[in-house]
Amino acid sequence: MDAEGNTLEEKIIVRGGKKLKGTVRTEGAKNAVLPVLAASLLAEKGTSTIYDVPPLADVYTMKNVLNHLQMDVSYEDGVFKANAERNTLRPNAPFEYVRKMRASFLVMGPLLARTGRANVALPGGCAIGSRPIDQHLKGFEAMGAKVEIGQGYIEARVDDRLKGAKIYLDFPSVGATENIMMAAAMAEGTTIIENVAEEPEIVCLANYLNAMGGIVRGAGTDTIRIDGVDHMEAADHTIIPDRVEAGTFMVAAAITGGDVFVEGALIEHLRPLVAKMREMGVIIEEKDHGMRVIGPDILRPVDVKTLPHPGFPTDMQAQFMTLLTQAKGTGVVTETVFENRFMHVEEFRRMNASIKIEDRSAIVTGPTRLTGGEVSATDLRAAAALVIAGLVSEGETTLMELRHIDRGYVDFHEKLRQLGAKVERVPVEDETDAIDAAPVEMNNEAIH
Ligand SMILES: CC(=O)N[C@H]1[C@@H](OP(=O)(O)OP(=O)(O)OC[C@H]2O[C@@H](n3ccc(=O)[nH]c3=O)[C@H](O)[C@@H]2O)O[C@H](CO)[C@@H](O)[C@@H]1O
Ligand SMILES: C=C(OP(=O)(O)O)C(=O)O
Repeated sequence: MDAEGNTLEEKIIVRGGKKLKGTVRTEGAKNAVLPVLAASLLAEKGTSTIYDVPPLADVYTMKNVLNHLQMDVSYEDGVFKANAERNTLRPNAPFEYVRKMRASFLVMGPLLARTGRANVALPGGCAIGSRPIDQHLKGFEAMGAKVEIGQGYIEARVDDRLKGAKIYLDFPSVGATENIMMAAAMAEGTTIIENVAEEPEIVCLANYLNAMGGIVRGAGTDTIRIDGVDHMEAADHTIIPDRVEAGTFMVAAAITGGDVFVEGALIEHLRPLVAKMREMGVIIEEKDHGMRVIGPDILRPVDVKTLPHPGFPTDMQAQFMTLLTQAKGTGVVTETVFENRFMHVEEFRRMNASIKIEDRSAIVTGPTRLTGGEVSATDLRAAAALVIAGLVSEGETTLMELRHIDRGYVDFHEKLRQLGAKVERVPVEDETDAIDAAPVEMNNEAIH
């Protein structure tokens, strides 16, 4: 990735057989920072300083969106500064950005609250399902906005000010909860949103809104109450650690039979994953500043079903499936959050995994001796899962299409390399790969 978040023509090459050992540091959470940056639009006065902002492609996309809206923004060394004082904000987010990253749509709520108008490109479907935005729009309409859809754009307007409302979400959508919360923060009167998402990222956003002068109560439960305020000001805020990145390294440690301290991994954000990994026989020690993960010789199979928080996170589904390919027996992964988040299964099968799809479930039978080869992913978690599979595969695994992994992981290959993995990221055209071609002795203990 270059300094502006553009993915270069590169590939990741992994050679399996190494047990991971050492310490890895968790970055700030992608899914927390994106709504927080969108919320910075609400501040009529001052510059917000946001800390622990990870250098991800998605962060650069959000920076470009805010720039396009005429905010003054800067981003350096993990610190993002955002100033939305200008009263000539441009209320329009073009497809160019929304196409790259659906979370660009999160500017709709704050724009509506701040300028009374928002014109945002309609996000299409994507590799994990159709992902409609009806619940976001239902919320805006309940608050008095007129919403029109045409020519690939959503135009929302409100004559005077958004009005507080009672809104019941059909599904606890993370994005709809965030977008409506931000719109309601500066609406007239009180908004109560029921059946909301309870993810830690919602709490992070609520804390920022409150620091800006908002009055948001109940974040982290299924009902949020927002007393709208007339003005909001910039505030300083620190992003929570990325539970999905932490969880990804926990799985990588476990699958290789390694011993890794994941610094910054918070047990209160990771309970469903930790519970399932322990059921599989993984040793997880909770420490003050993170978690130590020790992989066992034999992994036991388990069944897992993705659900809204505090259920098992869909963003860990692909990585967890990799772990199941190494368990002794059959485990079932059921995906209930997204309609089509099994695109990685075909790639796993190409690596010799035994996985059968039945409706919304994947039946995984292990342990399988995975084999390397050239693979590519259609979303960022699938990309991470394929690299993890490479850690226990015979031969060389090459991951192409790195724009997905760059959306959600900072220096993924480098962090794995520092834990002892044999992994490199090299330009696609470079056929004399940076990894020496000498065969690596397979460590059979690490392959369950
Ligand atoms: C940037 C960010 O935070 N992304 C996360 C966020 O995505 P995102 O906010 O897009 O996910 P949602 O919680 O909104 O989506 C969950 C489900 O609800 C459906 N839905 C959603 C909105 C709507 O108006 N109508 C509707 O039907 C979606 O199609 C999907 O099936 O939460 C997901 C679920 O934990 C995670 O996988 C994503 O990593
Ligand atoms: C699905 C994800 O992100 P997004 O909603 O940004 O596509 C994810 O982080 O796994």
